[in-house]
Amino acid sequence: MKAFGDDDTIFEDIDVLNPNEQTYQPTDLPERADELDQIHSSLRPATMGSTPLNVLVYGQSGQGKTVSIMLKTTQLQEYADEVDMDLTVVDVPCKGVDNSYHALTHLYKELREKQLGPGEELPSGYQKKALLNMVLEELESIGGTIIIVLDEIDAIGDDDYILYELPRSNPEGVRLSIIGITNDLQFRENLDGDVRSSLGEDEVKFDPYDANQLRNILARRAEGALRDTHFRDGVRDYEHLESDVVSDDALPLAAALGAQDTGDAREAIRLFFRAARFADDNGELEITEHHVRDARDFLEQKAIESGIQTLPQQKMMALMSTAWHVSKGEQSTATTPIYTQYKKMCEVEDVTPLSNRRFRDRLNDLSDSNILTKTQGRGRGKQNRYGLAVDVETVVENLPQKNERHGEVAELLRKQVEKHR
Ligand SMILES: Nc1ncnc2c1ncn2[C@@H]1O[C@H](COP(=O)(O)OP(=O)(O)OP(=O)(O)O)[C@@H](O)[C@H]1O
Repeated sequence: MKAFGDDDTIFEDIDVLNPNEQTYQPTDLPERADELDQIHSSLRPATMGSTPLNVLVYGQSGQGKTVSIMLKTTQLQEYADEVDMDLTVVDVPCKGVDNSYHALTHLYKELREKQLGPGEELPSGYQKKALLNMVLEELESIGGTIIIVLDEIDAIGDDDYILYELPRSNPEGVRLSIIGITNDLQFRENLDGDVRSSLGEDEVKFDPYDANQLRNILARRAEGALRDTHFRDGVRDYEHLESDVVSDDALPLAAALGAQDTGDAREAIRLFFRAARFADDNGELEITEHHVRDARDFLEQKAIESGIQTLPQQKMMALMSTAWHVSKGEQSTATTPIYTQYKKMCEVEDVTPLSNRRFRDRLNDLSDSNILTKTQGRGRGKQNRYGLAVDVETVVENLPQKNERHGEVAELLRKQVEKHR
């Protein structure tokens, strides 16, 4: 068994490569200079004794939206402390909330904790209007300039009460600014006109990073995290990176793979971090292209596994009915026999089956998520055929257990796979 402390390591400060926002926040975001300037301009009125503007920040996942807002609000807070300005920044992560009421309860809790310290409960049992008034009272009791950051605000769905009311609320003695952040572009499009014009007084758009920008981002994170890794001539970009522990092709490959999908910095960092850990855990002193490829396979497999584990009921049944045919040795199966199998499984689970047409939509969704393969039927009346895009073993290993929901059918499928192994 390995003993802690004995291992040789390529890491100097492993946290810098950790993609988790709580573990490490970069303070240098040259790729977002324009966006940071726009945010600066929206917040600057606070330094003149006026009200900072409301801002709607939008762009796909992993584009540095949260980290940019954190950077600018922290910078403003530092300035406020220096000049004795009364400023409070309240962060409300909305991930997991499902409506405005729920978001307001979290805001209320955060406002209370700003004044009383951690440990406050989420309020419950109040009418929406009463809860809003409680929030306004807390804002008035804090006073001064208050910036509320609502991250992942799309979680409230089409219930936009909080976004309508807060910017209009005018609490006494408070200069209030709301910053809403979303990676759901449709959410922004669908916002009610009034909400959009008040919340989106200013709008800041984050376009996806390209491979070149991802290389520079990875280079800076690698320089902070890894041993014997430095920038030449003090220029902090990929071209000036020199490292004894990263091979020439590893970092550009991670950036290229990251750019392939959506230019998501979190994904690129996660990939390079995993590659670095693979190398380090094996006691190897160089991160190579092989580690990056292994990391990609590993993360893809993980994503598929958690995708299967969290499938909603009908998609889970659609997957199991397709897997049933595959387990009997069929590469792919036409829609009708899969649908017949699905109806049998619904009977076992006491689930109302979908119509044939809606069932086919589920099969197509699974093929869009790369869990099923789809071969288009040719000619009149020819049906599409579906198979598994992943091992049947991966499917059965990630299905519910016997005593869980759908566990009975899952168990039958596991036995069938066992039988034909
Ligand atoms: N320009 C950059 N330089 C260094 N690290 C970056 C940069 N942009 C993003 N990151 C890192 O990528 C990760 C994701 O960033 P962030 O959470 O700000 O993205 P986001 O746009 O808010 O994504 P989401 O919409 O998914 O919440 C974080 O670990 C962050 O530190």
